[in-house]
Amino acid sequence: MVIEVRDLRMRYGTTDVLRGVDFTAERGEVVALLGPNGAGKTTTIEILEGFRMPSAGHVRVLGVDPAKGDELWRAKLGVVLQSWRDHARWKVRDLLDHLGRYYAPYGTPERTRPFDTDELIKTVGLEEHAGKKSGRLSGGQRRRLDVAIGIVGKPELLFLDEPTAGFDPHARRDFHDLVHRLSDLEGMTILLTTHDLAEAEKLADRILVLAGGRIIADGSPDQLSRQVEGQSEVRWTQDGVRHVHATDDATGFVRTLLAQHTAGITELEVRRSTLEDTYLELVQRFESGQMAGQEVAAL
Ligand SMILES: Nc1ncnc2c1ncn2[C@@H]1O[C@H](COP(=O)(O)OP(=O)(O)OP(=O)(O)O)[C@@H](O)[C@H]1O
Repeated sequence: MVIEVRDLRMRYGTTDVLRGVDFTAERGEVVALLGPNGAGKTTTIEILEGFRMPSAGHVRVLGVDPAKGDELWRAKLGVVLQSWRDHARWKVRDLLDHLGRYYAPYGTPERTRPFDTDELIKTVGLEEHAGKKSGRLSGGQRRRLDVAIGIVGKPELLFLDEPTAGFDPHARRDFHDLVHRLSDLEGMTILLTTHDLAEAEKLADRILVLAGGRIIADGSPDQLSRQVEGQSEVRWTQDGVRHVHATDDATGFVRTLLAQHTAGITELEVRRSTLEDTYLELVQRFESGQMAGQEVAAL
């Protein structure tokens, strides 16, 4: 197991941000951590990285308690934070060469470290910008450089905090391919946070939803969709009027609709609920449940 988290708790002052978080991640898995703003995603990741001490709980990352991780342990982790603003005067290739040198002593015959700089530059699609100063890169190119910095040491576990914020659709697709390559070819475990549900669906083997200080859902995108009922929406126009109907059984509904109205139906459309619908429903259910709980507690 690459990540093991049991009953993780974090309190800032008198506020409990994490109230008993449980999850695991296996080798080669891509896990997306979703949750509303302020849910505690960054806090969770920072604890796993060893940058923040939890209030309580059992945490193991690559078999080690992050609070006690040494240099060798740290060399096996890759971290992509929000943009790295230093080194604006360094050229892309020189910077990656320089940072890569740190990892050389940690290479093994099975996993040579660091990444070959030119291969890395190609991997993240910065060939045309390798000679540029990093301060001169566009936002999206800058982000690619951030990713390159995160993976230069060929980590076993990679943390990506909102990796594609600011990417155009093309860069986003390239990035998705890159994540798949890293997990498939290098066996990298990847834990990412994102607010883009379509991205989570495309990238993640597993999605964790963090809300109210706990993981309220944990499963593949498909499993998550199945947790929410009323999965489809049927839309049609009848005699110039638009109709919408939510149903569990779209096929049955459409069959009846067409049997009853042999003419006059146009623009028939069936839309399965998206992961975004599912996610919003889960968080909303949780929040209304929690509110009810608080009301009960207050009585
Ligand atoms: N050092 C700190 N001291 C006190 N409170 C903090 C500290 N860091 C974070 N918090 C609070 O903890 C909560 C969780 O923050 P965190 O950044 O982990 O959330 P997040 O899920 O990453 O949010 P976002 O989606 O907005 O990035 C927030 O309410 C935040 O204000």
